[in-house]
Amino acid sequence: MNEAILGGLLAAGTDPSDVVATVRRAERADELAHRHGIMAIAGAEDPDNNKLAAKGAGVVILGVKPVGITDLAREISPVLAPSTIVVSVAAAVSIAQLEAALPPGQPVIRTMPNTPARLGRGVISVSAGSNVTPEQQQLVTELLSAAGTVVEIPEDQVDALSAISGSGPAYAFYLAEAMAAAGVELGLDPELSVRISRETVAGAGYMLAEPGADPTALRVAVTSPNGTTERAIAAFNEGGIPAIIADGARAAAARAAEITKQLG
Ligand SMILES: NC(=O)C1=CN([C@@H]2O[C@H](COP(=O)(O)OP(=O)(O)OC[C@H]3O[C@@H](n4cnc5c(N)ncnc54)[C@H](OP(=O)(O)O)[C@@H]3O)[C@@H](O)[C@H]2O)C=CC1
Ligand SMILES: O=C(O)[C@@H]1CCC=N1
Repeated sequence: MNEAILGGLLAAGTDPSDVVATVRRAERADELAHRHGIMAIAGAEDPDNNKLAAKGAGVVILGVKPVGITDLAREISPVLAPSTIVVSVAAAVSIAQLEAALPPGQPVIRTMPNTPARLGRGVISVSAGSNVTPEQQQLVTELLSAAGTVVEIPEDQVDALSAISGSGPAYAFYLAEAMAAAGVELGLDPELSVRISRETVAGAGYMLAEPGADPTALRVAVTSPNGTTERAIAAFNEGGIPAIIADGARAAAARAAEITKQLG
């Protein structure tokens, strides 16, 4: 996820020499350094990598799996300046859990990004902890705006937002996969079916990205009265697809709450 954010920031003009990334594996560090022209330090090569990167940083973006985030916060705590803003992208890890792992008074911002950030088309929520000044929040919002649309939300809405925009790219890719499989079932060559499904979902995404785009109006424009699309949509509705999507989103939000409790 953090490489996607990094891609968005660099494409928008962040100076690569202002960025230091850390990972565990040496080959992954090499890959990031070559691909993005940044400094990347692997824990396998330098166990102090995270401290080295965090020391003197204005903003630290923590991007490990939820289960490892508070350990990482504790690890870098000794080198953080009091003004360093610690940003987390982890699902299900609360601001309180992060603050408890950091020095008292450390500014913490919890975000929920998504992978289209790589193209500058992400959705990134921002929820600030109580130690964050309006100027610090503004700085992080401006920084992340390079990777997409930033929305400021209260922390108690993060799990719901994550179930829509955090996981959402997977839902769109899942749709493309299902369409490709349906094309094969209708007799299309598998390669062709994947290609046209991918381009169709991508093309529809581009249309949705136009200013003022309305998904309902766009759908209606494709749906000729008594035509073919109308039959497809009717079958989707009869199959309960909208309710199934709501069930999926509910399950994602419930899983986030469950992880928060487990990490308690
Ligand atoms: N994937 C997504 O779409 C989204 C993910 N998130 C959140 O992003 C976070 C990361 O998820 P994701 O990107 O999918 O996970 P990945 O496993 O793809 O990436 C995690 C990265 O962290 C590195 N890493 C792990 N432990 C350490 C450590 N101790 N020190 C330094 N680097 C370390 C790994 O290095 P190495 O590669 O060497 O193992 C890896 O590059 C999670 O908390 C998730 O909830 C949030 C929104 C969307
Ligand atoms: O699946 C996950 O847990 C993460 C959070 C949102 C998207 N990916």
